[in-house]
Amino acid sequence: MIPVYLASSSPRRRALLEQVGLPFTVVEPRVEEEMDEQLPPHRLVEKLALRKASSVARQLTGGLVVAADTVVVLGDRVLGKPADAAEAISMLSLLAGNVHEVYTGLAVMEPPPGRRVVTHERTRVRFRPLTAEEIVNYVATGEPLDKAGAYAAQGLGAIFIAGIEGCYFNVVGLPLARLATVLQEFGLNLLRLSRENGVLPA
Ligand SMILES: Cc1cn([C@H]2C[C@H](O)[C@@H](COP(=O)(O)OP(=O)(O)OP(=O)(O)O)O2)c(=O)[nH]c1=O
Repeated sequence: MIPVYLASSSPRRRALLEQVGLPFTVVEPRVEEEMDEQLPPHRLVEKLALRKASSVARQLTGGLVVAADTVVVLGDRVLGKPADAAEAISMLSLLAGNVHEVYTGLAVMEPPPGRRVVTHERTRVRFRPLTAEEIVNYVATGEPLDKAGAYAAQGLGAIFIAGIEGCYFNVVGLPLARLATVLQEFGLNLLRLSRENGVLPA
């Protein structure tokens, strides 16, 4: 089977890829994630995902590299990971009682000059209203500090989510249904693989 490399230092992305039974190796990408770009969010996440994938693919002679990038968008504001607790508090204050969108860019590529597919997924998330005390207490847990938009849907942040429209896994950082479709284009069928390897999610 073709070796798969996950260009990510995110434990969430690792867990999501493990969930679908694909054997892979993690290689941490070395890139700058600049947010101050004038690009629309879907183009921004695609560009950052491709940058991560390329930084790893450049070092390889074969295989397939997977990378992703996630941002939270509220109106015309693009929220990445908060720099500190104060920024986490202001991000959560914006999200409280509002609907926002989570964009994840996905890049799957062979080492150059091979094939590559870059795409994105968008999910709408509605937060219930939050009190200032809830926000401060949540930020004090430390959970929001390395998450786009300052919350984790897969963690305690779940108690803020009143509704969700679209792919849940996209919010956590890797749109699994879209990934499966893209991998198919490279000849990797997750259902067949899982059956052959006898791998089933725990
Ligand atoms: C909205 C949301 C984001 N996140 C995370 C997913 C990503 O790890 C992070 C967004 O930052 P990213 O820059 O996309 O990813 P990363 O820097 O953590 O990892 P890498 O670039 O090495 O792949 O926010 C959650 O875990 N849960 C959520 O509900």
